[in-house]
Amino acid sequence: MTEVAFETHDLGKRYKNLWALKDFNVALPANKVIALVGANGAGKSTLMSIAAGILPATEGSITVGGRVVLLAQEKPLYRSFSVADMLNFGRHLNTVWDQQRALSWLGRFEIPLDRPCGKLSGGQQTQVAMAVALGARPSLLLLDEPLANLDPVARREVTGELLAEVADSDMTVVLSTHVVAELAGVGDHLLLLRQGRCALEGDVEELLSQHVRLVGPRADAPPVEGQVVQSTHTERQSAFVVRTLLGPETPVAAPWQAQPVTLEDLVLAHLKTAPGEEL
Ligand SMILES: Nc1ncnc2c1ncn2[C@@H]1O[C@H](COP(=O)(O)OP(=O)(O)OP(=O)(O)O)[C@@H](O)[C@H]1O
Repeated sequence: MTEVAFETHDLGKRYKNLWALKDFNVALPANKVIALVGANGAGKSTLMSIAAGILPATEGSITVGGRVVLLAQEKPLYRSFSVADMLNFGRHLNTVWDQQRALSWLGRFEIPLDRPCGKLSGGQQTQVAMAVALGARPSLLLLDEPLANLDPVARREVTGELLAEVADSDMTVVLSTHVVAELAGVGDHLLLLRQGRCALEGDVEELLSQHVRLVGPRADAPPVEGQVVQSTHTERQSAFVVRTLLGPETPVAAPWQAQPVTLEDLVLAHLKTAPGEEL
């Protein structure tokens, strides 16, 4: 059986009249990079804060195994501290500390150890915060859009290195992001939130193998059984993204064509599905 990084049961969080999370039930696999996707206000930060123990749930429960570290967009760094001082600080704050791991992360991104944090670029500060987070040897590392101020190349490098860290350890990383176009290759697992609910969750490859785009003459419904995730129409043509057992292998009669979907297509299609239409 796959180990679970964290599991929720009917988890809910209410801020005054607003349910930021509701009826939230997931069991996320351990030792993966999990991409957490959702529109602004979908509940991503709320979920991460509850998982990190910073925010109490209103109802339901969450079970998290091991040490949790949450890294948000605002970096927990002291401007006058040198990078080396920040690592020392991390070592004093944490009962478990892996100096080598922190140093090796900084080395990979060529961050000078003697430079005050306040004199580093935003992207370099991100790397220091990442190094301190990794030095704490979390079992679950929650990254709440901390990579937002990195350029696309640096972001790709960091996510690549994170995948390597996960492969070399038993750590699980949950990475929230808005950048749907850059999702491919970022995570092996997807968790998609819509209006405080889990709209889609699963292994990325598996999800891709369960979705197909069907393009054909204008029609009200696709020519196959399945969950219609998205439909778009022109005067003469219809296109449907459908969740089916056979995905891109779904047999269709001409003139219909079955095409695979990209991860970006899949996520955008599910983000746009109206509530109540999901499985
Ligand atoms: N402290 C708070 N008080 C009241 N409402 C809040 C509070 N924090 C969040 N919310 C509301 O809860 C909902 C979920 O917010 P949350 O920050 O978890 O979403 P998010 O998916 O992280 O959004 P974003 O991508 O914009 O960061 C939103 O409607 C937000 O306005």
